[in-house]
Amino acid sequence: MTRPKLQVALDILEFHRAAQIAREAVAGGADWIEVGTPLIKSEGMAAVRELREAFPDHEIVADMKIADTGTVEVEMAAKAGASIVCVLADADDTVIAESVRAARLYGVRIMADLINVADPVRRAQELEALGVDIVNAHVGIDQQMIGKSSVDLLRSIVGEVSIPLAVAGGLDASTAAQAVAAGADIVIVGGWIVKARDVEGSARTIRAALDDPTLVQPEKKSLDEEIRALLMTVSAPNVTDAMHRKGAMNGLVPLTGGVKAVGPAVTVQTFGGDWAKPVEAIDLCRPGDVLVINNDGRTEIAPWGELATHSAKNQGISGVVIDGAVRDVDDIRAMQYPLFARACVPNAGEAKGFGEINAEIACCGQQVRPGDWIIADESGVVVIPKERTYEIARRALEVKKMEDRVREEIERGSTLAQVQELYKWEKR
Ligand SMILES: O=C(CO)[C@H](O)[C@H](O)COP(=O)(O)O
Repeated sequence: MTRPKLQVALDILEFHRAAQIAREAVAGGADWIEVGTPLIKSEGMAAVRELREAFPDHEIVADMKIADTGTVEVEMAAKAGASIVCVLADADDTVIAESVRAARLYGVRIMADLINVADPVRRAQELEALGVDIVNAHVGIDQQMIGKSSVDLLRSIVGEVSIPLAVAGGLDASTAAQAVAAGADIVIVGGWIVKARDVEGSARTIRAALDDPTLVQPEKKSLDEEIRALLMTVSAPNVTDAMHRKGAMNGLVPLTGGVKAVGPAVTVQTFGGDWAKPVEAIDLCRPGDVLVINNDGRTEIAPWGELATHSAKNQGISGVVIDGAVRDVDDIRAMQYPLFARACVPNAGEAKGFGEINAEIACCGQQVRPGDWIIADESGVVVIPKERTYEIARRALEVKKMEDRVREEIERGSTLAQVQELYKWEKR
């Protein structure tokens, strides 16, 4: 078996960053350099030209995602220096055939991208018959966020065609190893390398996984465990960014400092400091839940204090969020328990038993249903709709990775405006 190729996908908007990241990825073991679709849209063929100049001996893959005018687009990529040009597998056969003809004329290869193809096995066979050189089992970034797996797609086409198989879409060291074990000839990695703080190190880790897939053992986690692990890795700001700036609660203060709560919500509606339902709800929570309480917006009387916190901590509750006031903050702070409320007051209400547990409530400007996920840290509290928690957690991780890389570039001496080319991207 020949050594699988590692293709680094430069899905970055700014050419000056892409070139540097490519150098680091190559130093870490990347063989092929992909001029990603976002880079092509942002910088055009100049990006292909400059990368060809910078890397004369590497395969340069132009991810044009050609949907029409195959000849023109293959010709322009080839003349700019690409040695492999990507077409959409879903494009009409006439487009594929024209792309293949142009590729033969200009001495480049065609990679067809199976993104969103309804019958990948049949289409892969048709593409092979049309003269395509490489088929790419690709699950797109938006599809990855809802849990679609490129390795599963690859497995479905292995053995069905005899041309080389590439795989792309959300791959990390573990899934890249699985892809090679499944039969991938080319492993395409974007975010996991190009958004890493240490691009060279990440490329090296992937390279090692491709060279010996048995080194990497896949982790088995339930969906909830995976969501929790993702949300523990990211911050509340990463999550609101991933939600297009939605989901943040207003007016809450992290009262205990330096702590974080993540988990599905158990909701409580109470009134005027009545602490019966909040305290009864503790016993209904599972470890890892977050208790979210609406005290009817009242901040002069507390339905929560130190003893309730002890009980919540014993129960394994991840944290407590209160649209209202709390008391005993000094004791709770000493317990380092994640508590978020609107105010502190010394006086409590009475245990009357009004209100409801696990009904939809409003909390600091957001609707919260039982089972919606909460992430709460020093920056504040965000509610994530339960139907989209996995997707949002994945997207938040992408936000965090991008920020990690930008931070690294600032630490190397650039400025935030320079890294992000702010003037270029101002809205006109
Ligand atoms: O073509 C792409 C997106 O359309 C990407 O280049 C490809 O998915 C690889 O990037 P990542 O590893 O971040 O998914």
